[in-house]
Amino acid sequence: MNILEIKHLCKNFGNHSVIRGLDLSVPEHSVFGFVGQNGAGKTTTMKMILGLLKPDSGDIVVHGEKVSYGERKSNVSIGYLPDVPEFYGYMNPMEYLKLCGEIAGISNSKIKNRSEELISLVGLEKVNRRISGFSRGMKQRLGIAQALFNEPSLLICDEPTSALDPIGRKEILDILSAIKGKTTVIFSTHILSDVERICDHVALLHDGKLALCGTLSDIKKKHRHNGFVIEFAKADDAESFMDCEELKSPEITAKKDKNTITIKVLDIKKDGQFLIALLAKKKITPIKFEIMEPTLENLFMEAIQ
Ligand SMILES: Nc1ncnc2c1ncn2[C@@H]1O[C@H](COP(=O)(O)OP(=O)(O)OP(=O)(O)O)[C@@H](O)[C@H]1O
Repeated sequence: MNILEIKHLCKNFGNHSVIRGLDLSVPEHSVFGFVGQNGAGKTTTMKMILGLLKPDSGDIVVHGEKVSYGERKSNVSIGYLPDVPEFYGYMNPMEYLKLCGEIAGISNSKIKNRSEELISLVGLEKVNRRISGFSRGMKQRLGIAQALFNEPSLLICDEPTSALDPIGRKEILDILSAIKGKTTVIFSTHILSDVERICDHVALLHDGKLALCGTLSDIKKKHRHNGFVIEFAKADDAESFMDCEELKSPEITAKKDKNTITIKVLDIKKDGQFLIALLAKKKITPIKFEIMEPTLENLFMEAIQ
């Protein structure tokens, strides 16, 4: 089942057309990476999903509920972490979550249980100081706890890791991975390695539409180049293999970089067998022989060119 369905969404700011017929489906319990260049319209899309910005046309349905601008009905199932979450700095994390629970009309006993559970999930249980003294990473973690307070079925995070160091990023990514059994997670980011680390689905927003969308593994499989990466223990072995007359064929393009040779071929099966047989014939044993995997970065560069 899809927790979010967007159909033919359009949004202009004056005569600047930002979203131009966006179609997007997000399956339940996925960790969905929403990627795009600066100004691609990621935040604009997220605000329309939240009903905080009015689309010019198109439909958005969250958990079966049609989103209407300014209405709260579809938001009860969404938790939102903005790119720069704001807090009352004089409060400590438990006081802040208590305030959030009270505003949401939750009973005191439930507020206490839920706060303790969430503070522990985001690793702030031993922190009893004011939020004003928090690092950016700690604020993001508290922001996630707040966004999860109402047990949303969809959590939307706007660039949750962008301003963080590698340790802070890892902490946030670990939390987002840990909750995926209970909550679908959509997060926007520029950091493609974060997408590769925790996302099972990814969408690339470009020119107001999706330039690429699907499961990470399907996208990589579909765009896999016909080629091999062969790594040798010694540069001499790479050199000898590169010099083989048999490689000088119009069907094969070989490139050497230190101990590694990348070889593009026409027929992955036939040419793969040929290369393995050639290695055996030359009595050269590689330490790695694998099909070339495209990186997300390469795929995205290709898609937006
Ligand atoms: N309220 C607004 N009025 C006019 N233009 C706007 C408004 N909000 C956003 N824009 C423009 O719409 C475009 C998309 O902005 P948006 O913030 O959605 O992009 P983004 O993909 O989230 O970018 P970034 O990764 O830099 O945060 C930008 O050109 C931005 O200047």
